[in-house]
Amino acid sequence: MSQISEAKRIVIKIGTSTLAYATGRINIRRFELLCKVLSDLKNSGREIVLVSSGAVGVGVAKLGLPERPKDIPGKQATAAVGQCELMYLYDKLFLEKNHKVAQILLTRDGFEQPQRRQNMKNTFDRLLSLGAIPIVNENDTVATEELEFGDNDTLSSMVAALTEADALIILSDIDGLYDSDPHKNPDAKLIPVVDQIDSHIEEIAGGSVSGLGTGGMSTKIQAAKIAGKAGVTMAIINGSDPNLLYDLLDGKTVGTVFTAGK
Ligand SMILES: Nc1ncnc2c1ncn2[C@@H]1O[C@H](COP(=O)(O)OP(=O)(O)O)[C@@H](O)[C@H]1O
Ligand SMILES: N[C@@H](CCC(=O)OP(=O)(O)O)C(=O)O
Repeated sequence: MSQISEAKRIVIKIGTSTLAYATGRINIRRFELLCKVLSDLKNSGREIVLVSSGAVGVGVAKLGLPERPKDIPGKQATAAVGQCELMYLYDKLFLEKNHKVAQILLTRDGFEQPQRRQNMKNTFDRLLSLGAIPIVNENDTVATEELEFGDNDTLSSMVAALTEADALIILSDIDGLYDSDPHKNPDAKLIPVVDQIDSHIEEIAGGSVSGLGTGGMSTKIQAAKIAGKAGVTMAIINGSDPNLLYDLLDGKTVGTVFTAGK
């Protein structure tokens, strides 16, 4: 699979900053549009796996906390509250378009142990053949890597490899990979295609500055490496307009596409 437009099985990763306002509360307009576009892509014959962050962010809003907890147990408890709300919203919005969702909470060690890996794969395979949309997040009660180091980016690439997806699309708060962080350098230029992830690419990809997202560009580059090794084409596009997914899958030049590893 060389062209992203040909992708049948697609993993889509959504970060907290795409789902929520800077206040931490859900961006209802965007959330609704996203579920509509994904439902439509599914209707067109594509298989969708969603990796969604946002449990902590949604939990903060639901519990009425003044800010994101700083301690790990606080984040874990907030994520447990927020995860329910997140799935409630997905369930409701996808059901309106006649699609069923399934919650999958994963930990990294599951990918490493052969039996658990197989169990995970069996579940994904069956859900996809049943026509459901698996919605994945880290199991923040069991593992705290994402809460500590903050990223569902690499988790999404591991899911893409496990499910033998054709493409991984990461929705971010920025248009794609730039030659330096645009939040620090207003003259930064977008890089539309990355054929090879070399030390230069790793150097220009910095961390997150938003306070909502956590991984920044560096975890997305790690994700691109994992995806590339598994033969999965990866793209980073701006999540602020979910309609961009149509453009990307129509073959238009959008965001940054990583062809590395092909
Ligand atoms: N070279 C770069 N190109 C683009 N963004 C970069 C780069 N280096 C660091 N970043 C930062 O990465 C952020 C996106 O990652 P992150 O904050 O985790 O958000 P999200 O959860 O939406 O993916 C950008 O807003 C930007 O500040
Ligand atoms: N499991 C946590 C992960 C947080 C996380 O990775 O956030 P992001 O950097 O927005 O993808 C949550 O759902 O809040």
